[in-house]
Amino acid sequence: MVVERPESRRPHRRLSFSGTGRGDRPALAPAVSLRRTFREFWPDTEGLRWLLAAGVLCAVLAALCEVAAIGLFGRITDEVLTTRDLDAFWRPAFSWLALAVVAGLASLAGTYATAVGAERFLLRLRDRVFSHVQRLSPDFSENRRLGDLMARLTDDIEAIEELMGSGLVKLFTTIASVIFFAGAAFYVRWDLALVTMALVPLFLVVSKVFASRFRTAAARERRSNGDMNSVLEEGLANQSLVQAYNRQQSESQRLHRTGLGWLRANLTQAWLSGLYGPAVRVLETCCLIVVLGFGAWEIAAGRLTIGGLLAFAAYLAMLYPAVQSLGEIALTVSEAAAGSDRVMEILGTRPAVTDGDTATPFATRPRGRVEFQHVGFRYPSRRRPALQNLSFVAEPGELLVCTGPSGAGKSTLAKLLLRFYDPGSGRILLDGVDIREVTRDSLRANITVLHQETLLFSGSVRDNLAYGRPAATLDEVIRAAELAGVHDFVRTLPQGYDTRVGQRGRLLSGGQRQRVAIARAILRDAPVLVLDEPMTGLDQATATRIMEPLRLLMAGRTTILITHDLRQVPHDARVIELEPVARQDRLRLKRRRRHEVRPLKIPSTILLTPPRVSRSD
Ligand SMILES: Nc1ncnc2c1ncn2[C@@H]1O[C@H](COP(=O)(O)OP(=O)(O)OP(=O)(O)O)[C@@H](O)[C@H]1O
Repeated sequence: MVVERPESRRPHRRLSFSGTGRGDRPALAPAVSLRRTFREFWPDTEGLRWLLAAGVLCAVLAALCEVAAIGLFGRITDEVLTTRDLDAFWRPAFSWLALAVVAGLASLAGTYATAVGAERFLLRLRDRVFSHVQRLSPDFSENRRLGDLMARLTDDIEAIEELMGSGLVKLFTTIASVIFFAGAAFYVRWDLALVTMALVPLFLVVSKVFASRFRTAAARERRSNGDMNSVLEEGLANQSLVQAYNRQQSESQRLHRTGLGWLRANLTQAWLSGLYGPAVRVLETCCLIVVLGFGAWEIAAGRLTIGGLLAFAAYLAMLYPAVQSLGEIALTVSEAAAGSDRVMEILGTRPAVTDGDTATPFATRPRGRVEFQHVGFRYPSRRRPALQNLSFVAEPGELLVCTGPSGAGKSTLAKLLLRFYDPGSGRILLDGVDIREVTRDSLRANITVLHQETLLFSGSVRDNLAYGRPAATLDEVIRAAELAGVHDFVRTLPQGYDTRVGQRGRLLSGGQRQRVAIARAILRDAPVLVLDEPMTGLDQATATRIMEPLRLLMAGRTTILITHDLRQVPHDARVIELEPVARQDRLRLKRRRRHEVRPLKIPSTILLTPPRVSRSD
């Protein structure tokens, strides 16, 4: 009878990154101890621990049945086989069968309970990490490779589960098995058991030697896995660019190069795994030969029966793999430590902004007066500020056009208004209230942004339209679609509003995507609107067509229109022009060189003057 101990439920999980301390650790991943890993993730097992405990109990019961079954086997050998007494066969035979059934049921129940506990833990942990990432400023994912982030949210989280969930069950079960089989071996012949136990530490030494090599190989494998994911993700996301620039071959070569690194790392792991098994088996065989030789001598001297020797050997045959499993748990721990390094690096990243203790939501819908007062801001990763001493007011219902050269900080202004970041100096007010004193949910509910790049999800047209107001009825969705000029083209789509728009809305044209985004903004109905280059990528004719729904959207809302293109801007709109901080600095420097004592007339980045660019319409 063979009872399965709970093994890793993922048959070929790679050992993951753990760092070797020789500079192959990603710069961002700090080393963390096992204790910290437990402190961080143990609370996530709340409510699931009984399932894991049930898994342990069932596996322990199965191991006990196995111990008893081996005892019965010894009895059958001595009382039936050597004496040739068939009558004595039936009782132990039926007991053996009963034990096998109980062990089988216990094993089934244990495996299932462990799987439920472990998978729920995995689900919970992934949800937690993902919702944490969602709270971080967009800067977080912009500064990282998407493929690597994906690897952290999948493989690394699984590695942690294999320690905290199935790994813990395996640990307790294996310890129980070692105690039972060693105890049974001592019960049969304590002196013989003592001799063989002396060889047990050898197994642990071998595991330890292999564990450190596994860690190094796992580090390389995990890193190249992240690289490969990144190349794949970029290649697929930019497929049209790749083809348009005839770069298919170089992209394939790039994947091949990273794949080669991954292949080497995997081959090292395969080599180590291949070597580890035989090394341990040779050790096992040595032990069994010692036992058999010593046993034969004892049988000849009449101090041991054949059944006793066979049972003893069977206990050892079960004991050694259990000891070996203990060693392998060290490898699982390495893997989990690697995964937890990378996941905890994410969890340890604090959001750039949080709600203050005294922050409250807006009691009523704001009128939409936006005021920037001497706002200065520098991105954490940059030395130079993106905005300096920026001041302006946008009155309720007013259209304020914000223009300026590329890199002047126009989009940054929108990010600050949404509180993706807090300004380093100055303050931003909405209806006279510092936006730091308002909860972010309430603030963002009152501002709608139309991004430079139209962002759609891969759901249906309706899902995308209602994204900012999920509770909207179909009638409301259709009304917004009509206002934005979306309705007519949606009716021509195969499944109307239920037509799927493809990854990032790629099944729609640029103009259609933009109109869906406008309809989405109309449906959201926030008092403040930020339009960040709404005409980007559209030809003149499409841009003109978009203008009408845009005007409808802007009506009655405070609108900050960020644009390079002033042709579509109404004549009566107030225009502010931002100047890159770098250019200001250069100006200031020039003046100093010329020994000019006159201070800059407008120290801020903005000039509240009509634009220098001529309008053609
Ligand atoms: N996430 C970021 N991290 C670091 N620096 C950033 C980030 N986003 C923007 N910057 C830098 O801040 C400056 C202002 O960028 P911003 O996107 O606000 O300019 P912009 O005026 O909107 O430019 P464009 O008209 O080209 O869109 C630029 O120098 C840019 O490189």
